[in-house]
Amino acid sequence: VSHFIKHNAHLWFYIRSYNKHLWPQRSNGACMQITSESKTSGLPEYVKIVEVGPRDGLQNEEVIVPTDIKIELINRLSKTGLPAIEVTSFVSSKWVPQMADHKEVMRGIERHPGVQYPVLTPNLQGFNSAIAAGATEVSVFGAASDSFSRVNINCSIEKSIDKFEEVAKAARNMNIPVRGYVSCALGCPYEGNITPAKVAEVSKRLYNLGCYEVSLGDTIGVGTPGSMKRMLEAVMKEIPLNALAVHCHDTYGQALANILTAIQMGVAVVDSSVAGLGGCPYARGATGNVATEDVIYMLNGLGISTGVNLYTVMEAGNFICTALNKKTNSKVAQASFNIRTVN
Ligand SMILES: CC(C)(COP(=O)([O-])OP(=O)([O-])OC[C@H]1O[C@@H](n2cnc3c(N)ncnc32)[C@H](O)[C@@H]1OP(=O)([O-])[O-])[C@@H](O)C(=O)NCCC(=O)NCCSC(=O)C[C@@](C)(O)CC(=O)[O-]
Repeated sequence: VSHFIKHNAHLWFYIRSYNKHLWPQRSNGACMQITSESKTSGLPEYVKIVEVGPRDGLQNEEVIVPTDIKIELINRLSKTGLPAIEVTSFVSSKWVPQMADHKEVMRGIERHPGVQYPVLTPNLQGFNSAIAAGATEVSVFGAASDSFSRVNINCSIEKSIDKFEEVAKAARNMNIPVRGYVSCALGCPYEGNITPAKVAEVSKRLYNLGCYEVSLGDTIGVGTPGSMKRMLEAVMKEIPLNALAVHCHDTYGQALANILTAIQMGVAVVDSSVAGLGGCPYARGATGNVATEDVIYMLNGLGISTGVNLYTVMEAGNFICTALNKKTNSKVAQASFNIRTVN
């Protein structure tokens, strides 16, 4: 991005002027100037973005990303105004070798005040390792599909809840906040359709065992605004709206539409991944998460504040894509770089 600006200053000025309302300037750290549309539309005025690229993104890369690149990515993301960055996962390195350097990453990053750095912990062993490495927030990850649960964490939903209860109890004793995931909320790679009632049931169990927030994962990106609405209607009967997040993958190109549906229903926490990196190693064929850049662009256009600077997220996306020698999955980043090609 810096190279682009240096060599196309006139064009950059034009893009910034044209998209002024979509590229709000940062002032006083995370404070953003936005339009007042959200105040009249019934949409939330602020949406919290949980950046999952360093974990959900990099866990799915075929190459093992060097530890110093991961640390540099997280350090760059920490300077963008993002309120939460999922750092790594304390899972078995035999299962997910991409996350084997969890301790080194956790210890190597610079932590910025006001930024949360959650890590994934499937069981007490993972929780204890995470805490020893300095984690101050953890996430347990369950599923609404028993088959997916068995493939992903090697146990049934029922057994997984027992393990999460152990984590939640240990976390409570140490004042460590616990977030919960429910994978396959809109479909499963092994079972196909998942009923909204099942998603609501598992979500309620995670909430009741102490998760302060439950992130509903469209793990394989098959959802549509219709299925998102039906699923959320069921879950919202069991859990307060302010304890819900959505986590959308973009396999069928529906992620932004699904997120818009969720925020129209009042959900104000959205997971996303810089440059649209990602996937799940146990959901073959699932593409990356929705790109953080694209979510911010949409929210800026809706006049919804995020506190995140789109430009610096694009720079972080450019950094990791260059390191991985791959093209960004962010449409917003692609569009910006394509204008460079035309000239
Ligand atoms: C969950 C386990 C660990 C169970 O693995 P297991 O084999 O059932 O565990 P076990 O208790 O029988 O122990 C077997 C071995 O694993 C070790 N072990 C046991 N626990 C741990 C731990 N926490 N960290 C490190 N090592 C661990 C343990 O020490 C032992 O080592 P050994 O004696 O053979 O050398 C395994 O199945 C695993 O690591 N699975 C990987 C899960 C994963 O990371 N999946 C991807 C993330 S989920 C996701 O991406 C979806 C999400 C969250 O993004 C939302 C969405 O999109 O839907």
